[in-house]
Amino acid sequence: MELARPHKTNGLGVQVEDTQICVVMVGLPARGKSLIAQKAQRYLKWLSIDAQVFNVGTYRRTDNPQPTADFFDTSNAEGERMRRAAAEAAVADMLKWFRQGGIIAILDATNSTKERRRWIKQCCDAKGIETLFVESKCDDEDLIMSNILEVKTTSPDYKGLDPEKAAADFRDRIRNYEKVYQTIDEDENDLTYLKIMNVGKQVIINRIQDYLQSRVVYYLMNLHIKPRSIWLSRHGESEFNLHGQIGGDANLSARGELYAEKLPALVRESVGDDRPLTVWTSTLKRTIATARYLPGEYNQLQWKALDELDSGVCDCMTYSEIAEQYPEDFAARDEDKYNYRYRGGESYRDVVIRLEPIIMELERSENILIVTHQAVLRCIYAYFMKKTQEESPWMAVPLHTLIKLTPRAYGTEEKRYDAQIPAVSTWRGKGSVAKHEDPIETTEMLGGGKDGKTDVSKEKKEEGEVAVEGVEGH
Ligand SMILES: O=P(O)(O)OC[C@H]1O[C@@](CO)(OP(=O)(O)O)[C@@H](O)[C@@H]1O
Repeated sequence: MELARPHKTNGLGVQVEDTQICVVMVGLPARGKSLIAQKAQRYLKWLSIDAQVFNVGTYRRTDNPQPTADFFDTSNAEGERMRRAAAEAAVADMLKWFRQGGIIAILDATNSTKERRRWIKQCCDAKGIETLFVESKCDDEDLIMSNILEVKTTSPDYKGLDPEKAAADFRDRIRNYEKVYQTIDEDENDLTYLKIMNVGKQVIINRIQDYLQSRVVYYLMNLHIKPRSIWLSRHGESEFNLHGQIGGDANLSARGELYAEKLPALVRESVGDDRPLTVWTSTLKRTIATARYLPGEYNQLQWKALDELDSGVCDCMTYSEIAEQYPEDFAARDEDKYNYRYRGGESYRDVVIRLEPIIMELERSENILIVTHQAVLRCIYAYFMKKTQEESPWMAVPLHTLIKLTPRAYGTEEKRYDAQIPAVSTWRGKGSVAKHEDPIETTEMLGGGKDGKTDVSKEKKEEGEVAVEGVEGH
């Protein structure tokens, strides 16, 4: 007997419980499928749509952690049997997940034959689950090479192996897949599919049926997998930061000015070459002033969507004033910071929704530097680093620190550059009231958990230190 599924709403409050979609990745190895799958999941979860990647490679690895290319040769009966078993196990788990109310599953595998695709569709049809096939095709040798490089250096299949041997083996594996690969063609026109050529150069869409499918398709159409980075910075310390006041449109403090002056050198050090960046700021004075010494060849754009979380009636107040004048609101915000909406203002959830076009534009773009605000930066960071809604509003984002994020096939790599210019900490732990007479002066505070404690030893990232958010295997 099927269990009744709980009611679900997506990030926009739209009821989506009637639609469940299995996004079936299709494509040869090294065509960016895992990257597309991971990104789609991250995007959907960020928008509060329950999404999960089922990676057949992970299931295969339980029996066969580091197979050589022969394993993927279709004349290898034992290899074929094991690969089929891995696909069946992944699909079984996926269907179980759907029964528990999951909304969008992404089946990440090559799914390279018509027969395999037909089987997946039948499994899903039988349970009333829609299928959306996403084929990633690529004949751009440079793109393939950079994917091979990425996989051989990051895939668990090649962990500990000589990189040259790993690359040669991986190429053989691709050749084995090429022997049997069938692209989606006219025979399969009854399928709902999206074909992406050279990641974004050309797309073909067939039989998209509903709103949720079109949202997924629109996002995937905007993706590219060219190597690039995104730089994030808060504005320099503001006069309001000095006094512990939130919101407003204050000028930079003297130390904030120093950060603005140092930012070009910090960016240059982090970029490493002379490629120009595009700079996005909010429309508020403190971000525009922070970006004003960046080189003239950097194109600058101001986005209203990057303005700080609107604190409504509490705008310009200190946390202790809010706790005094609106004690219930103060407590309610601590209780559920992501969903709490300031009277006449916004919640973090509202900010995420207004940031969706920013994320879409970021996905379409290459190297962007965003100078924005604490709450907005937390939301953007949460998207790239897969932070939960419980965690993200409490993350410490220090002033005078440049964050470099580099999307990779297996997660986003992070590097932080500390400008070494002191600033107050604007981070407030749950339940505490930071008094503006007593601002905490530090450039060290990078941690911060739900309980308001800061585990600096665990969270602190020195200049140049690299951290990668965790992702599932290939
Ligand atoms: O959600 P919390 O933790 O209150 O942080 C957001 C606050 O951060 C601040 C500083 O306290 O950001 P910003 O420095 O960008 O102005 C406030 O303006 C804003 O209301």
